[in-house]
This record gives sequence, structure tokens and C-alpha cells, in this order.
Amino acid sequence: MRDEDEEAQLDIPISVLSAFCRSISAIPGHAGSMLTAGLLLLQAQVSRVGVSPAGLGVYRDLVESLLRNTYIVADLPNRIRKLSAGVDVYRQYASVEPEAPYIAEGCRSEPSWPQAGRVEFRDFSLRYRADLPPALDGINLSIKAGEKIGIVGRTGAGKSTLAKSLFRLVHGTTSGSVLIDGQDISELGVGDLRPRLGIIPQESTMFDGSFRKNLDPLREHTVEDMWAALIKTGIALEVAPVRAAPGDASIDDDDVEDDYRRAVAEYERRWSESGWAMRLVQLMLVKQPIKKKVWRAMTPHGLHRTAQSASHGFSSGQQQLFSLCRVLMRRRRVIVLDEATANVDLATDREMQRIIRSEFSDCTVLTIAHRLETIMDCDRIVVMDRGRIAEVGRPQDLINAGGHFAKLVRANDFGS
Ligand SMILES: Nc1ncnc2c1ncn2[C@@H]1O[C@H](COP(=O)(O)OP(=O)(O)OP(=O)(O)O)[C@@H](O)[C@H]1O
Repeated sequence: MRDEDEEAQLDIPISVLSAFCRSISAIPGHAGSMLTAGLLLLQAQVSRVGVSPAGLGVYRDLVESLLRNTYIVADLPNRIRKLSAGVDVYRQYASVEPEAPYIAEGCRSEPSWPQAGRVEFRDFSLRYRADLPPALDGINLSIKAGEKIGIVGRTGAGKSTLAKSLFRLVHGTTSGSVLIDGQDISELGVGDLRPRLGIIPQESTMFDGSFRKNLDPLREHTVEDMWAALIKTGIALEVAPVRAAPGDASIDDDDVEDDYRRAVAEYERRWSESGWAMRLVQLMLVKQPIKKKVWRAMTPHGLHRTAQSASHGFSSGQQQLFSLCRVLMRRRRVIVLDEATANVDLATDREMQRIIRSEFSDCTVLTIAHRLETIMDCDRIVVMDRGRIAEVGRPQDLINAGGHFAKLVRANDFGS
């Protein structure tokens, strides 16, 4: 039975204990549950000896605190499972062989590199593994700045390996060299190489997030650049401006905020760089349009819509057009199209080729294509066969010569 003296010892000021319990229950996550568990032990200890009526308030707070944190305890197995999945992924990544350094301190490319876009393969060979035959075998190819090259060949001939070698995207043993504007690309870090070239791969990747993030993941371009690219590729209407209510789940609020901050910063920059006369002119003439621009940036528009919700209605062809937009905005001198139009219909293929010809007329473009029509107006065709260059020449000359290319054309039932 309980002892009157023990009961008296527990009669602590109730307000102090209540405040203590409330502050503990406000602690998020495991810390809160652990403290609650500690308090429960205390409670168990207390209930062994009993409490005065005033102590009941403390118990009530303890139980409330427990209930608030119970879900965390109940969710623990789930959390542990997620955590161990994360550890597995981490282990996998940790065991991946590191690729070339991102930046090679001894050899940096100029920010404007490559300026001309000359590409040269010098006796270049590549083996994926020592026990496999070479995927590229003694490639010698000189591509002039601005030249349009079509790369064809049967499956497994080495076309993609050739294109990926420009980005140093293939792991294996190499010999010989690849030069862009005279720079041996093996001397550069991949961070000074890959972002300087443009590529449209066979399948476009759409990330979760807004169209804006999809078009410009590295935040290098303005909203105006993005709309210009969307208009050129004819998909601006798919991303058409929307008027969204605040808190609309399909709108990326971070992007809206970011655009707003950029617009304000641009306004402040222009203002601070102006002398008094220019400020006067701005106040009278320019400030209004800038204010409007800032105001527009505050209103969510189509680019802020999440691609996740939008991608349901996007065909693979439209997704390729998004890839084309990315390349249009980056404006690189060397562009690779690796079966970029393989999954689009003929009309979209023709439209993409038309845009590429007109927008990249002064760039070096390497186009890998199974559909021969895609590359028939290239300056030269490179025919690959079992890792080697079987033929190089102008399309019509190769057809007249009656060699590999002529056979491919006949097999495609395609007349020039
Ligand atoms: N990661 C890899 N590991 C080992 N061998 C590979 C790898 N990737 C490609 N290969 C081999 O290298 C050779 C060239 O492949 P590549 O993908 O460059 O050919 P391709 O001409 O682009 O073919 P396709 O038209 O089918 O895309 C093939 O024999 C292929 O099996």
C-alpha cells in the first residue's frame, strides 16, 4: 500500500511540470519520442508509488505527449527500411569506378571553347573490356568546323561509341586521340568538356519538376530564352501560359519565387548602374516596363507548371522537342544527335532537321541515324562497320560508288 510520505515527495508545482512536458512534446522526430519514452519510465516509476490529485495534470500531459509521438515510433520499421535502402544505393555508388576528374587543374579550357568546332579522331581505338573485340578500331576522321556529318552503319557498328567518345562517356581502354579545336579532350576534366558540347540523345529525359527546371536544370537561361526556344520548336503552346491560383499543386512555387527574385535583381542592377540622367529617363520611360516585368514574374505561368503532371500528355516526339530546346538555348559549336529522331514520326523528324539546319548552320553537327532520309543532306556520310570507318564521302558520291552506303540505301528501299 502507498505511503503518505512518498506521495508528498511527488507533489511538484504542476505548472512547472506541465510546461516541461509541453516543450518536450514539441521536439520533432526521434528526440521527442526518446524523451517521451524517458518520461514514461518516470511515469511508471511514479505510478508504483502513487500521486497526489495535483499530479494527475502531469500524467495527462505525459499521455498527450506520448500520443503525439506514437506515430513516429509506429513508423520506425518503415523508416529503418527506407534508410537501409539508401545505404544499399550508397554502397552501390561507392563501388562505382570513379570516372575522369571533373576538373583537371593543369589543363582548363577557355569558357568560349570550342570556338570553331573542328573535330579530329587520330588513330582512335576503344575496347570496352580486354576480352572483347575493339568497339572502335583505328578511327581516323577529320571534321571541319561547321560541317554536317551523318553517321550510319548496321547495329553494333560503333556509331554510338564514336559519339560518346567525344563526351568521354565510355569506359574502357583507349589508344590514339580525339581533338576538338586542336585540344586533346583526354587532357580535360569532364566538367570542362561535356557542358561545352550539345547532345540530343535517343530518348529525352523529363525530370520531376517544372518545365523551367526541365529546360534549364542549371539555371543558365532567362525565361525569355526559354520561350524563344519553345516558340522555335513549335511547342510553346503545349506549355502555354496558365493562370494558377496560389498553392496550385501543379505550380512550382520555388521557380515562381526565383523568377521574381531574378527580375527584381535585374531591375536593381540596371538602376544602380545608371547615372542620374539615365535614372531620370528610366523613371519616365523604362521603369514602367521593368515594373511590369517584375509583376509578370510574380504571376505563375506555363513554365512553372510541373512537367510531372504535364508529361502524361507528352509524346516521345514532344519530349525530343524539349531536348532540342535545351540544345537551342545552350548554343554549342559541336552538336551530336544520337538517333535523336528515331522515336518520332517522319513529319516531326523533318521539322527537327529543318530547325537544326537553320539554327545550327554554323555549328558542327554529327547525326547518327538509322532513317537515311535524315542524313541525306549532310555534307558527308561516315559509314561504320564493325568498329571501323568503311566509307566517307558525300551522299551522292557514295551512292554512285555502289559500296556500303549504296547497299544501305537499297536495303532501306530509299531512293536519293
Ligand atoms: N557498355 C558496353 N560494354 C561492352 N560492350 C559494349 C558496350 N556498349 C557497346 N558495346 C559493344 O560495342 C560495339 C559497338 O556498339 P555501339 O552501341 O557503339 O553500336 P551502334 O552502331 O551504335 O549500334 P546501334 O545502332 O544498335 O545503336 C557493339 O559490339 C556493342 O555490343
